[in-house]
Amino acid sequence: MSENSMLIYHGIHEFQSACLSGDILLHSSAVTLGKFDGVHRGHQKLLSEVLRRQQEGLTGIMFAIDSGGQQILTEQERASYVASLGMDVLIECPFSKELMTMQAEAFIGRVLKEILHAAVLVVGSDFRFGYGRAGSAQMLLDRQKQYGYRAVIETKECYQGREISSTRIRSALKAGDMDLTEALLGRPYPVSGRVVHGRHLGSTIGFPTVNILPSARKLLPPDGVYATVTELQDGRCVPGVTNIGTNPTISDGNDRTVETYLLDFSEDLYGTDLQTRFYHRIRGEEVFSSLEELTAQMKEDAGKGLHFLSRRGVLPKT
Ligand SMILES: Cc1cc2nc3c(=O)[nH]c(=O)nc-3n(C[C@H](O)[C@H](O)[C@H](O)COP(=O)(O)O)c2cc1C
Ligand SMILES: Nc1ncnc2c1ncn2[C@@H]1O[C@H](COP(=O)(O)OP(=O)(O)OP(=O)(O)O)[C@@H](O)[C@H]1O
Repeated sequence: MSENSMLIYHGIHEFQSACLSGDILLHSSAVTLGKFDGVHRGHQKLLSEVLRRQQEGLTGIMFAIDSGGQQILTEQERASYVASLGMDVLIECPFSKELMTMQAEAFIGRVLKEILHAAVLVVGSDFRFGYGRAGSAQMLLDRQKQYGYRAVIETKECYQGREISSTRIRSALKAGDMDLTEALLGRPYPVSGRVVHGRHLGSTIGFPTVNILPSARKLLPPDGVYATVTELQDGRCVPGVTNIGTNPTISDGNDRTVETYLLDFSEDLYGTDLQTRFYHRIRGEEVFSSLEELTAQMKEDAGKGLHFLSRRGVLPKT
């Protein structure tokens, strides 16, 4: 299958129906299992193994369990990233009562074998599954012969001597450490959304901004100013500085916005979809006593942002 033809299913039953109706022709699959929030460097190790098995003729399946809560990547961001890697199938599975209460043995027999036709299973060494988290990577190894699959257990990918995990990324993000977040994710932190109208005050002070509306479940870095690169809907990448916050200088501070001043850019982007990538935190959001002070600070932010991005070598070629 080609890069952009990844099939996406919501829940095991939707996938099963697609197999029964012939929408998908499934012989044997290579399946990777977990929550996969962020698709970080550890997850990518598992995906590479599945992609390798895909090359050998198996259907590659990422089975991603969603237990709710704030997300490092929204479903859309994750799906487009995983599709870009070339995965055949993504099953987004809510952590339903059925799944929560299914015994580990039944999960192997009914879900992995009967529905997914797993010939290869790829998980990390700490993977747990089934009711009460009773199933483990070791159990998957122990049942190989009985169920006729091969279990590939990957060691945990580390960064600076510590295991990479979604939990670690959440705490790096919460601390505004975008450099560490990038190192753990393997790419800069993305925030996607559609451009909406702001107060239109920006253009009057010489700093027009694009305001995007991220999904409600999306985890945002803490309020403050960041060096960013924004990918436009047409694929162009534009450097800028992004403010996340409530704009306390000019408003009563209730609504949180994500707004980017794109450097040397003046086209109309309303209604288009953007992805802003966060490279580095410059400062926290402040209250200024005048618009002049705010604009002087924004000018300094733009200079700092540009300096950081050029030093990092991420300035797009124009
Ligand atoms: C780089 C940058 C830094 C900003 N810093 C602050 C800040 O520290 N405090 C604040 O109240 N607003 C800050 N803002 C938000 C401005 O108040 C806002 O962009 C401006 O008033 C225009 O708003 P509008 O897009 O709704 O018209 C910042 C905006 C940018 C782009
Ligand atoms: N650092 C890693 N290296 C290799 N495999 C990993 C790593 N982290 C997680 N995995 C594996 O990737 C799959 C999905 O992991 P999952 O998202 O459930 O865990 P996680 O990233 O540790 O998240 P959390 O911090 O929320 O527990 C599992 O099979 C897990 O064992």
